[in-house]
Amino acid sequence: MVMRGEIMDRILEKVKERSEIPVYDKSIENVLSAILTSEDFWKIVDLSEEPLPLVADIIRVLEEEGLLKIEDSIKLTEKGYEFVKEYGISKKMDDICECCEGRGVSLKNYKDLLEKFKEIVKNRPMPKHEYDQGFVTPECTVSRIALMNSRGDLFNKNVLVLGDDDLTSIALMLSNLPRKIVVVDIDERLINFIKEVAEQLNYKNIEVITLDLRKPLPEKYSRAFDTFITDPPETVYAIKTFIGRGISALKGERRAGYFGITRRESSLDKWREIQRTLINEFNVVITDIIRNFNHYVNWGYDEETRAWKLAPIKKKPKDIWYKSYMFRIETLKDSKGFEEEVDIGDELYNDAESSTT
Ligand SMILES: NCCCCN(CCCN)CCCN
Repeated sequence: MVMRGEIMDRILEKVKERSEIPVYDKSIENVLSAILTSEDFWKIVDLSEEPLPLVADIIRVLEEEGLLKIEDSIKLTEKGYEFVKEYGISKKMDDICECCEGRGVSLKNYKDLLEKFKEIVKNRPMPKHEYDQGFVTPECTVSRIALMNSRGDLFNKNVLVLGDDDLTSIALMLSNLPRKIVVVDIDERLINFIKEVAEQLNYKNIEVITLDLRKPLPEKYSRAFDTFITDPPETVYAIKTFIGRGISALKGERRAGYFGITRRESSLDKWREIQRTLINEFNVVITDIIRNFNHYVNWGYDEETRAWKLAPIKKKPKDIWYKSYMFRIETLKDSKGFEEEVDIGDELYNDAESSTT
């Protein structure tokens, strides 16, 4: 009887020496379960739902322990198969609904919007590493409209988009649902692109402004919106500045906010911190957390990222591997946002768990 507990303990010890990200036996199980399903590093990260840097460290330790080998793919050895059998780990089964891709919204009433959106964004600005950009698929952007509309958060509402490389504001214009749209982004290319589209669509009820969210929003946007949507980097600072600004822009009680949080760049320990900030500091309630709602098109600057340095095999991802969960929050009595200026540099984008920023 292989002393499976002993091997697991040794693996955990070695990973703890390497990584500052919290690691649990479940983390090791998740990675092994993913390897039983895929030999591709990016797919293993996707299936494991552990932060990328931790997955890379776990794979290195499993290789040192002789449980897997890394050649042009990542494969378990005889010893590895023995261990997963002893330990009782099965292959990862991720049965996502073919119809809605797991989002829970149908696009049947948004087909026309989706086609128009795809046409308009054909020559969109490409993702810029400098701003941690990475846009979601058109199906996802339009699913956001269906989701927000289903919650009564769009029709005749003032909608704020904080950062918009996803071009959610364009889908909002095409939907003709909001009363008014305000889009802020740091990237002039996006600002100009969205302005041009508003011109083409002869859409009047939109304001598009360049802003760095490290600074508070202009006074005129304080408590002026019914709904905000943002897709922030996932450092504690970014959560405060992007989501905190959004909440401070909401008119009052029972207004909604939407944002994406990944498992790629946030451990569950960080998830707990984020949820503490939402509940205890911002005093809002979380109404929805939809797993892998947001699918990000591969952004093209892979080789410049920490993820690339950590990847055991230097092969660019083929399929979509980077996804985030969609959070929806609502304000209640005594909810409050974040209005201070933050004087930080790239700590807005980088922490121990981030790797694609
Ligand atoms: N660095 C490439 C992936 C960035 C994803 N983050 C920005 C997305 C903007 N659409 C968001 C991660 C989820 N909060």
